[in-house]
Amino acid sequence: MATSTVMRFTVADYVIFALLLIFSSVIGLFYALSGGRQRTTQEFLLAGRSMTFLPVALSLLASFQSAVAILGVPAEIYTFGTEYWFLGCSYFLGLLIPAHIFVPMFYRLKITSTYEYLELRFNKATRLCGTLTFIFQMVIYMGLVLYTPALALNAVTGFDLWGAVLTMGLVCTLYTALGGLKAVIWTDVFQTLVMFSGQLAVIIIGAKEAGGIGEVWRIAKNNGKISGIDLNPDPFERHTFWTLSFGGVFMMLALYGVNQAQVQRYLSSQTEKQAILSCYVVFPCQQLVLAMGCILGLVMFARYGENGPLQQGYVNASDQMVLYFVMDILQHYPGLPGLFIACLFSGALSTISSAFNSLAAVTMTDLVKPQYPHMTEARATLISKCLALGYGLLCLGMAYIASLMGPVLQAALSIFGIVGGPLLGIFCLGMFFPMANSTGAISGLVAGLIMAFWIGIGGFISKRAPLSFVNATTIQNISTSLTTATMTTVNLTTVAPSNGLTGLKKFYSLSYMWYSGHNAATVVIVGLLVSFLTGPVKGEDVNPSLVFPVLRYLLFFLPERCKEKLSCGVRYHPASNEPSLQHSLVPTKEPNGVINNDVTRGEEKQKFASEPPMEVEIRKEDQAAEILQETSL
Ligand SMILES: CC(C)(CO)[C@@H](O)C(=O)NCCC(=O)O
Ligand code: NA
Repeated sequence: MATSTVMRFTVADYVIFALLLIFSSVIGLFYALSGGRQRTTQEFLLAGRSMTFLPVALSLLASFQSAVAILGVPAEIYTFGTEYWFLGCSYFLGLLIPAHIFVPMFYRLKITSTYEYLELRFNKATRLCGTLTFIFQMVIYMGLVLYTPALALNAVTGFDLWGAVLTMGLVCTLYTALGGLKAVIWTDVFQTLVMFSGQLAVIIIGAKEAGGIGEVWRIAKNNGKISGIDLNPDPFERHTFWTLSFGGVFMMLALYGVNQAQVQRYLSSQTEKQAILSCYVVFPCQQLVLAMGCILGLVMFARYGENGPLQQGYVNASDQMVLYFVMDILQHYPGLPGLFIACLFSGALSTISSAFNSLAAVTMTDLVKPQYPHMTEARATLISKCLALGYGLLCLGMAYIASLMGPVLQAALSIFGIVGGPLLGIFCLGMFFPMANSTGAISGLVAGLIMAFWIGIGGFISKRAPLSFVNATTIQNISTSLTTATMTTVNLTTVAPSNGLTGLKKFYSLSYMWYSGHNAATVVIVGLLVSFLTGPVKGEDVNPSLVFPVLRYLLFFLPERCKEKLSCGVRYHPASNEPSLQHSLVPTKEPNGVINNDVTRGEEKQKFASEPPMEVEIRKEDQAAEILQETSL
């Protein structure tokens, strides 16, 4: 089969594809003209805090599920077998912890940007560092998300590369800037459904052509593509059960716990319950999406075996294989190739729109408003819209850089770990360690980022270098001669690290699935060390609504007196095991969303300092009196 004859679009394909773009824009227009007409930042950035769990859940799912995963997961399974599927295990803790720790914390603070938390807990400078790191992360990621489907489309169908990038960038900028978060969430819902149907269509037809899903599984099994559980605890192994299911938890926390795009969706929920529920609903959806990606990989293997389109030279990167496969099997089904292209674009659009809106949110609340606190609401909203537009143009430029990043799935997950990991670390430092101070937080973040880029770039270079300069047979020759050499000299080296690397090389070979955990841990450790050296914060000076008592929570069965000791002096609500944040002091906010920091923080601190310890006893005895006391403040 020659490439040129297979890859033709029919009118039906173009129509379906155009419908996606038109429908998305219509949703944007609808929310620009209905409801509050996007005239306040509360509506533009937080959908008026009026959403229910179902659209929020589908939107959460869509935020980090783009064409990168749709093309990358099947390619990964096709090449390396089903090991990657164990990532699904990480979704348990990776969604339960956000649902019960991060969501309640952020929701009760009534903030707009997660980085407001960093200012409440530490100081302005910490908030600024967090914001800038986040912007950096999302801008590189967006480049990758925009470029991946455009490149695949270009390579397989000859579709104009920059035409595709521009179409996506512009349509998305349009509906995001017009319709605000409501439009983003509802287009996400629609686009998620398109993603499901596109992949499902390919799986059904692909499996049918291969002789049924049982046959697909049999072929994969006979060729050793169905991996068992690899229980090797070595964190330097790229994929094992542990790297995926535990390393993956930290990646999920960085995304679902503290990433602004997701937190903004929790905050847009009507109630805290709805926000938590959306986390639960996203779990089965996430499993389904992962399963579909993996099965698609197996279906593809059933058709080509080891001699795939990449090996035959029809495409030149593994990420283009899926699209080649789709065009190959769907050629007799007019409209279905178009549905799959729509599916890829849906993945990209839903991710980029979330990124635009979250970037507009942090830039507005963290960078612009603190400088111009008396800005009118109309002006602030106009600037938010311009920001969404500006980021749209910026990410078009970033798409070029993405062309240098190699296999896209691993590149995306590495970005989550390299930049998202340190951000997760600074939030954990603030929430779980009451003694951490702002000097510690900033030094920790800087140390974490240095560590992240060192290991990330080191890993990238040391992995790529031999592959691009030496061909495969030379490597094989070298490695066989090396093995014989080592075997004849020192027998002990057989127990050496898995891939025989030492020193820095070994360090660089850390599995990318551990990047989030490793970098977050660096931030916490350095943060704590520096905090202890520069004067740790006293427990009673910390606002209990800003810290989470992990030890009290885990050791709930201990008597109250022991738990008090574990609290590091923080005055949590003593009457319940699950510390209630409701009655603690939440900073007041002006209607336009700016926190009234200077005044409120001063007062809070004073109140906590002057509160006599006896009051704790009073609270326990008389809940009603306590509520009265606090509401009268
Ligand atoms: C991030 C997870 C693991 C979970 O949401 C998955 O959606 C994924 O593999 N995303 C890859 C990046 C992307 O698709 O843009
Ligand atoms: Na998406």
